[in-house]
Parts: sequence; C-alpha cells; structure tokens
Amino acid sequence: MKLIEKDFYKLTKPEKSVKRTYLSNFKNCCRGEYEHPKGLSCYYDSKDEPFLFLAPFKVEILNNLPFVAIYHDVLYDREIEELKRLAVPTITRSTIYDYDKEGNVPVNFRTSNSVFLLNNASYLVDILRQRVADMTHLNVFKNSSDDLQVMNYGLGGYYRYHFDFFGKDESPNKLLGDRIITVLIYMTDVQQGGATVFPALRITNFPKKGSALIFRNLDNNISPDPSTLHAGCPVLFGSKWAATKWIYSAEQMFRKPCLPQNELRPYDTHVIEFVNKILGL
Ligand SMILES: O=C(O)CCC(=O)C(=O)O
Ligand SMILES: [Fe+2]
Repeated sequence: MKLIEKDFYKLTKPEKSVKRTYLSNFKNCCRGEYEHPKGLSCYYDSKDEPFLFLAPFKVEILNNLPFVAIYHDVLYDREIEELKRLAVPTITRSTIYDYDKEGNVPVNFRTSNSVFLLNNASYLVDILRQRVADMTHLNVFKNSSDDLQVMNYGLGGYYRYHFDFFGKDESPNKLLGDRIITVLIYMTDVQQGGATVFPALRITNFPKKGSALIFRNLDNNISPDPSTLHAGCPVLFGSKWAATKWIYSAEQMFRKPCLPQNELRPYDTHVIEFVNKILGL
C-alpha cells in the first residue's frame, strides 16, 4: 500500500485522474461508508429454466450497467459444510496468473488460500454448476467456465483491487474467450470486514452466508469493463469462506442474445493498463 502511495506522486495527469476516479474510494468502500444503492429493484427470477418455476431466485440489483446483483439464499448450510469438507485437504496459498512467467504465482496482494474442485470431485460440485447455469442463464459446462474455486481468508486476509477479466490478447484461455461473469458465493458471514467492494461504482457488499454476488465483467461488445474493478477487503474479525465460478464468453452464442453495441471507449484501455501497472502485472 505504502509503495502505491509513494508512486502516486510520480504519476502522469491521466493516471492521477484514474486513481482519483477508480481507486480513491477503495478504503471508504471497505468501511461501508457509501449508502446502499437506491431506486433499484428486487425481483424473483423464474425465467427460462424449468427449475426456476419451482424455486425462483431472489435477486437484488446493486447496479444496472455493469450488472451487479445479490442472489439471496442460493446455498444450503449442509452444502456449505460439504464444500468445506471437500476443500480442506488440498487447500493452498492462492495465486494469480503471471503473463511473463506464463503461470500462476502467489502475490502479496492476494492473501487467501484456495483450491479448485473438479466437476467430478463430488455430486455436489455438479449440482452447483447447474445452479450457477440457472442463475446466470449461461452455458457453464465444459470449455465455458473455470472449475469451482473454494477460498478462505483468515484474519487480515484480502484481495486487493483487480479485474477478473484477462483483457489481453495473450489471455491463457484464448479459446474460451474472456471472463464474462463472476459468481461469488459466500459460505460464511464475516463478523467484521471482508466486504466485496467496487470502488468505481461505490458499491460495498458484506458477505452473507448462502448468498451470491454476480457481476458482469465484459460489456455488450464483450470488451473488458474497467468499472468492474473490485476487491475483497481485509477480514478484521472472523474468517471468510467463499466459492467462485468464472464464466467465459466464447461459448455463449446459444445462451446470450447479442445486445446493442456500446460506444467504444479508448480511455478504458488506459484505465486497465494503469491498474495492471500499479499491481505489477
Ligand atoms: O473475496 C472477495 O470478496 C472477492 C474475490 C474476488 O474478487 C475473486 O476471487 O476474484
Ligand atoms: Fe475478483
């Protein structure tokens, strides 16, 4: 954190404005200082998927564009216990993808432990894959998503602001496209801290056991949207467990209608490059 503060004074003008717009709200968001968004709707999603006629999802919108929403009560307590049981034996220090090394490396700005559970690890992992497909109305099968990641943050554990999209030509998953949607399922409440925050959107969501946060990382052109910059704030008291499913863009042609194109925003590239630069990516 200190390093970033120091480097700030060496920044050029556009970089300073990115910092002001995108990063300066980070700590306030973690403290939960911004009001819950107003004027947005809640609804039951019972659309398209037969299962949802029986059990619609309870959706609370936090932001329209990019789409950010809470899906309430998507995981049962006994499923959470089973996920933990599956994860604990092989959980290890989390990593991120390093473009130079073309592989995953641990970094000091993501201090959690995590493990990917393969689809055949348990009947439950397969059930959850179907549930995520019902929630997102997307294809979540082979070649269109990462395996389910289960992660745990201990005291002080956090994931500094970052993007979930790769946003580069040399994305490690060229054939899959890029990460269009993130589904983050909370497996615990956190007594204090541990919120997921979007500083550019001034959104804070404190974990609630069994609920999920869904956000869309790519815009209608399937281009990276820098306003999806987000972070997992430090856990101040307690422990945070969550499960993540990242869904890719390439194989959604039969699931997702083409939407009107957004305007091209060349500045977006600058924002993404800048944030990656200060993170050393
Ligand atoms: O833990 C959180 O709240 C955020 C996690 C996250 O952003 C990620 O795993 O990509
Ligand atoms: Fe993320």
